[in-house]
Amino acid sequence: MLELNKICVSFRSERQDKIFGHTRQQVLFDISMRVEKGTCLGILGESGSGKSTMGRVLCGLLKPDSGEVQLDGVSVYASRSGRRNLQNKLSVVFQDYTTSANPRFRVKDIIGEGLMVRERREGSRLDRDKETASLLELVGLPSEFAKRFPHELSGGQLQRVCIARAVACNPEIILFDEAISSLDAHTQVQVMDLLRELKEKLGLTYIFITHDLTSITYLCDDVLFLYQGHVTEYMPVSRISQTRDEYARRLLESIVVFDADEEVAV
Ligand SMILES: Nc1ncnc2c1ncn2[C@@H]1O[C@H](COP(=O)(O)OP(=O)(O)OP(=O)(O)O)[C@@H](O)[C@H]1O
Repeated sequence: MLELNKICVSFRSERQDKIFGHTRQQVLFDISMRVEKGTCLGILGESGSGKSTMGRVLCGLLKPDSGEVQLDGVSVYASRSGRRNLQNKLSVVFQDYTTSANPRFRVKDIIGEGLMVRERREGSRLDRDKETASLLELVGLPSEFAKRFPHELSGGQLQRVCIARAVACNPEIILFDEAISSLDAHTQVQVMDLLRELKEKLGLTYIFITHDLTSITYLCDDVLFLYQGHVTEYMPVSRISQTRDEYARRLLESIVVFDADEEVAV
């Protein structure tokens, strides 16, 4: 289980109106949440609400000003071993698949990055060609793609390769930061179907950061609404239509029609 407890994050402000010291802009305020094993948590918010900052805290890249991140009862930021524990169990898939995949690498080398992490952790060499072929098959791509460069793939195919790289190191948790946002609607659905299938097959836990409510209702068990660095709603997706939070309702109303009884079918 991955847990955030009263996380606060601030950044140094650009407007320096003090000669000594500096002002800070707080972007996350007392964020608490937990992701149970085998579930998918969606983090939803508009641009600048603090989603990616929260993602960076969750994956061990940004130490919060205060509060605690715990993975299976071990504090992530209290010690080096806490961070290593998280790195061993968590993979990340970013939005920008074009820059997160090295353009000079072939697909087998991109997936090889994930396999290398696993080799280092397990202390043994893997049959890289065999592993790459089975990972490509897992994400619905032909094994011949192993020799291709990123520019020889479509956006959806390249994002599948990035998903294969994330899965290659045998993670327990995958964090997706706007991972499907730059794909067209049809490809988004195909990739979401793939993610659902992988989650079942490999028993994975997902954290899915997005500004798109539709993908949350398609994939997630729970949803957390973030507005200007505050959690305004945190509930099971199955009860999303009952939210009383103004921001959540505004987002909901933008994709579904409420009837007189305020019941919605999402
Ligand atoms: N390294 C940083 N230094 C200073 N300010 C930062 C830094 N990273 C983020 N911020 C600020 O924190 C706030 C939240 O940014 P964040 O990237 O977390 O939002 P977001 O919800 O992910 O937005 P988007 O959907 O546009 O990516 C913004 O006001 C941003 O300018």
